[in-house]
Amino acid sequence: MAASAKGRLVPVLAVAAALAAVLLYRAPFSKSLGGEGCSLLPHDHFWIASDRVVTLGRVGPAAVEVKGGLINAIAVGDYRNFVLRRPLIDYGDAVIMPGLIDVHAHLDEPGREEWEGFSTGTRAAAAGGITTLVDMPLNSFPSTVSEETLKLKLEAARDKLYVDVGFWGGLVPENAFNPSALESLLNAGVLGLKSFMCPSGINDFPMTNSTHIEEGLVTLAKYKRPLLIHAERIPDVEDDDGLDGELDPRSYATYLKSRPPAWEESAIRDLQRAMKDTEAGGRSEGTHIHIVHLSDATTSLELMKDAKRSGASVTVETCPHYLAFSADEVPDGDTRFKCAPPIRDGMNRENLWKALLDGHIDMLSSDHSPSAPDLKLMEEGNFLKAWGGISSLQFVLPVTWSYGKKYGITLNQLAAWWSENPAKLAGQKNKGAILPGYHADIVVWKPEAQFELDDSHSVYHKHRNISAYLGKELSGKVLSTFVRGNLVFAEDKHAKAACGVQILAK
Ligand SMILES: NC(=O)NC(NC(N)=O)C(=O)[O-]
Ligand SMILES: [Zn+2]
Ligand SMILES: [Zn+2]
Repeated sequence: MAASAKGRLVPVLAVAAALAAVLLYRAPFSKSLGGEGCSLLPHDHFWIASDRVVTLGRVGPAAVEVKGGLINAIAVGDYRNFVLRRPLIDYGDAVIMPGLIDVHAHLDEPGREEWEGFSTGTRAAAAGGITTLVDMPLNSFPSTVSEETLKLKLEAARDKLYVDVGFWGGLVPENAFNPSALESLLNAGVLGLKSFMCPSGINDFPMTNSTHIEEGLVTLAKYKRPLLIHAERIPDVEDDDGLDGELDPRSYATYLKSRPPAWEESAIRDLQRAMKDTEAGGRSEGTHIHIVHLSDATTSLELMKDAKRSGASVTVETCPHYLAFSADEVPDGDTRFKCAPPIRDGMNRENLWKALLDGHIDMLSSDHSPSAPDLKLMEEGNFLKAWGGISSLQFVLPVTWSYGKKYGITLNQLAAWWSENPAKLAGQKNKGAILPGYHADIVVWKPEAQFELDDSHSVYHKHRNISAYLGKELSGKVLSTFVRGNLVFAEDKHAKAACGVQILAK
């Protein structure tokens, strides 16, 4: 039997004795999706256990039975006394948690594999405890804005997925007023749509305005799928931001001033009618608006709270880089930290943490948006011309934990922000929690394990040198990652075969 990471595979005598634990439930047997090389384990029916299992709203000792890719039973209590009739992987005091679901990643394939690609991107995800990714419709070429371009993406992804991957489609001016084009894209299986209210930096992914969005939502409502929005909009009348005169493109302050909170606020004010349409009885009742990577924790956040209070079906995400870093910590010229909207000041970071802890921000995502290193202009350090996007995918769990500990975040909150709520947004009813009948998508990790993200640390996404986290001291080491019961990553090793599933909405 293969030794598992950190745990001991306990040879378990098959005895007739009844289980000492109370079995909560037995899910119907499901065919195992594992195949040759899909898993580092030679079993598809086994137990995993630890003293800190995050399930049923609590954290404590339990054993989780995995059978045919599903969670078959959960035995709560001190599992050391249980008589289990299957191999047990005992992870001791490690945390067993639902695998992370990252609803916002740019994998850039087809067309820009040199930026990331499905194989390296999903290997990085597996190494980071992410068990499901939802790929964005842009930065690949062509952008995923039609049934045909989705087919190209699915073809490109074939046999390259180490974790499960879903796909967002693009809402762009060319399809926003064309319900049949949007319906073909939705019928082809995208989990929802994504639009930008400002230039995206990608030529074949043009921005939309509120009219495009309001029309697109009417079609989306029939499918009850969400619209994700990059909510930055250049205000009709811009304040004098003191940007004229000599600009120092290497200064982070110059970049920060170029994309003030007013851009986020202008977009969200422009979305008021669209958000009202999502209310019960509204024109687009049944659909949902999700604001991606909120950075402005002042007026924009207040406007989103108001929308929620008035019954709009809306959610908000932010990203670890907005919670970890503040503007004054970004060195001039270090374009690894360039993203849109920008990382703002320390007070804003505090307010983002408060909003997340208070539930006004619903979930986290990586917004992993790498590029080929030369586009980051790291020698020149020109913030105004460099590619905007943070490369982070593999480290979002230790980053959230490392920077969140001082705010007293809990393992249950982590599971809500990274698994339960993202699963709802992506329409994945059997992912996002450790419950019988759910996919056995699980991350095992040690929050206390400290490490420096230095050159000796294995980094699986394509370009380690553009990662904003390099050099940081982090805590929280991923030991094992299971995707539908397949042990896809353990002890810095990946399963041989890429057996992740392409998740298509029905
Ligand atoms: N085209 C992009 O990937 N843009 C991304 N860039 C960022 N966030 O800086 C984004 O998500 O907006
Ligand atoms: Zn964006
Ligand atoms: Zn993005």
